[in-house]
Amino acid sequence: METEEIIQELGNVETELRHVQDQIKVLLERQEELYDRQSELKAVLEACTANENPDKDEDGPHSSPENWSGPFDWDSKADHLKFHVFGISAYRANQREIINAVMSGRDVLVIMAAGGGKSLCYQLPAILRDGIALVVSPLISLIQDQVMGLKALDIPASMLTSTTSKEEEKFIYKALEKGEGVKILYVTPEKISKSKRFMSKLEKCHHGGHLSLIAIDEAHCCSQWGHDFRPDYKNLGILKIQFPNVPMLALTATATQKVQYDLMEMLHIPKCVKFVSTVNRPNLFYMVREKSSVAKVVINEIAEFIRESYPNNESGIVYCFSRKECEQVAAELRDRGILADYYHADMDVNAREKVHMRWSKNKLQVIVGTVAFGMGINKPDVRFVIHHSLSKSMETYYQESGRAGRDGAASECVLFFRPADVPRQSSMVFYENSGLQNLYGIVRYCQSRRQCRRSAFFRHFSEPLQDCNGMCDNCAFSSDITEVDVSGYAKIMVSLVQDVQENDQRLTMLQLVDKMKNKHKETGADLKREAIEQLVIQLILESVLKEEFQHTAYATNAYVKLGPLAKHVLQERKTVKLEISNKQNKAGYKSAKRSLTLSGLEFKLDKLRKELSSNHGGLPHSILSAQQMSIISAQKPNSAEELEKIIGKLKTERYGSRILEEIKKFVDTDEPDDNMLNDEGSTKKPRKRQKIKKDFVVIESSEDE
Ligand SMILES: Nc1ncnc2c1ncn2[C@@H]1O[C@H](COP(=O)(O)OP(=O)(O)OP(=O)(O)O)[C@@H](O)[C@H]1O
Repeated sequence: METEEIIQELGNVETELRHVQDQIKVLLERQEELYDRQSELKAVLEACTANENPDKDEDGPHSSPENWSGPFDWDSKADHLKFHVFGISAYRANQREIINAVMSGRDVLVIMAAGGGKSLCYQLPAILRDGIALVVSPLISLIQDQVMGLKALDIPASMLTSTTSKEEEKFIYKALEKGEGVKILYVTPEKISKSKRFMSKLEKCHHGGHLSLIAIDEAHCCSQWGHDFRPDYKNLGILKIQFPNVPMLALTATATQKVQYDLMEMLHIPKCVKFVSTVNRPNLFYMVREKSSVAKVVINEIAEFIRESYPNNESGIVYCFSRKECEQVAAELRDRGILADYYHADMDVNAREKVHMRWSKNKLQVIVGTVAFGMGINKPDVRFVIHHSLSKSMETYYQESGRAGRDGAASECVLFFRPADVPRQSSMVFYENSGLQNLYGIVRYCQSRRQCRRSAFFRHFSEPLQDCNGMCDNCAFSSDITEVDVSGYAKIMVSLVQDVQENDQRLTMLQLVDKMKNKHKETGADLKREAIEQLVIQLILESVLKEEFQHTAYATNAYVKLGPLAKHVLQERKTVKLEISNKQNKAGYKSAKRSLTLSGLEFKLDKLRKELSSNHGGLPHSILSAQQMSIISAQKPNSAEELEKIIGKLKTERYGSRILEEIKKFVDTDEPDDNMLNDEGSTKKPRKRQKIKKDFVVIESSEDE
């Protein structure tokens, strides 16, 4: 064989090999997707079969075929505690069943949305059962809040963390030995994995029959597939091995099927009873806003949004990508008259704590934070969560945005999306397990201008679809979107990348956009810069292009290369479409916001009517706060306009005397629930309702002055 021939054949073989490798990559990605879907479908099928044959699969994993609603021996004691100690009149969805399963000695997996009431599920059985309950929680601040809350209810709770004094530690160790003095003990996961002394005391406690239950809060931290993996959580499996007969609860707000299987395996609770509540947060309005390439414009829009929609110092969070960006955005918001401060991991603990406290006490309207401002935020009345930059996955976005509206009142979640933010995130996450796949999930969410935002969450968490009720931008106003065939532009773009690649060069996304823009000048084509950026992302999402990463001494850079399906576009075997908005200007947004408000109000009114007709005077749980509901119900609105007026008034005259009269009327005429009877048979109002009355008195007297 001639050398030339060899070289030619080698070239051909290498080209074909590359082609095969590309195909393998596509197939592997598809295999991964299919595995995910397979496990989801298996779980759904299992749940369906369990529902159809409740007697089958008695103690099988992942389902709750038993009737956990009761009756059980402890019912009246539990009801008494619920009302007299926790001040709660009625259980929320799944709480009673979870408590009963734990009381029956079963391991339990609880998946319940933020603010759903997970704590009660282990705190109440902890008091009902003899001995001491161990609660593992990831953050000291979270633990401190919980212990403080329990002590306020006269429940003997303690914590053992790096901040615990020697004296307190001694007291706790004694309590563990004797099985008395403490009912609920909170520890960080590090205590389990690093303190032999603690583990031996716990062993003694168990040996004496005093370990009542084990609760693992934020259990998704166990799984590497979860959005917040913590290495120390990996070691918690030891607890079930050491104390197999002690019921264990694993609690989290979100876990995909994969994460659920993973954490059941890691915690050694394969036969656990699983309670999954919906991920739907009907009170949250989800919206994606086009992010300008000019930083000042973005800040102006955020500031305007806060000033216009939340002029009464209503609390909010702005999430940013980096620490530096947090500081800049906070300063810029302050310049625009908004009470904002920043929070990130570079600050010392005291400074962080100070900012958190000021915000919790409403002395600060907005916290501008990185993801470090995360778990442990218990503020119930956060009215808006704005993402200045993209989250790294659907799951993190669900968690971060979910910090809004824990009190059930209407709140907004706004994500500012710009395709150019994608490579910033991708170069951070590409080394994580499924990092890119997860990132592209949230990018798809942002890129879509038609699909209901809520349905994207349902799909992600493998939950049946529910009605959005117009509570996302795409459902409220997606009529100005047209789908455009951009296959021709896609072909030009792919050829540009191919040319560069053949010359052994590299292109960043922005360089590619510039090249495309220049090409446009030559050909007279008229795709706007924003649309070109959108096209690059679309091609990455469709595997026509792909991102590749290169490390330098200072950073990791993301480059755009040909993807497995590039040839299909070049050979015109693949159509590429873009959803293009006809109204990208501000006027468009303003009118959109108006229709958003109206559609939101129609929805609220409808929900309100339903709740009023089914609540018989009790405090309704609604997208509006209980207090707002009582005021509105007293005024009997009959149209969206009337409702709008009342809500408008609530904003301006929140503490006006007429509204106070309405609150008073509501509180005074309220009928006690049946289960509000105390031991002596007399009636007692639950704490919540008393609190409203107390607020009322305080406000009334201050108005009198
Ligand atoms: N059945 C109930 N009725 C009324 N209020 C309740 C009920 N259960 C819990 N709550 C209250 O709801 C609020 C949220 O509860 P909790 O902190 O347990 O939520 P969570 O599910 O742990 O949320 P997160 O995941 O955000 O921490 C608390 O103020 C709690 O007192």
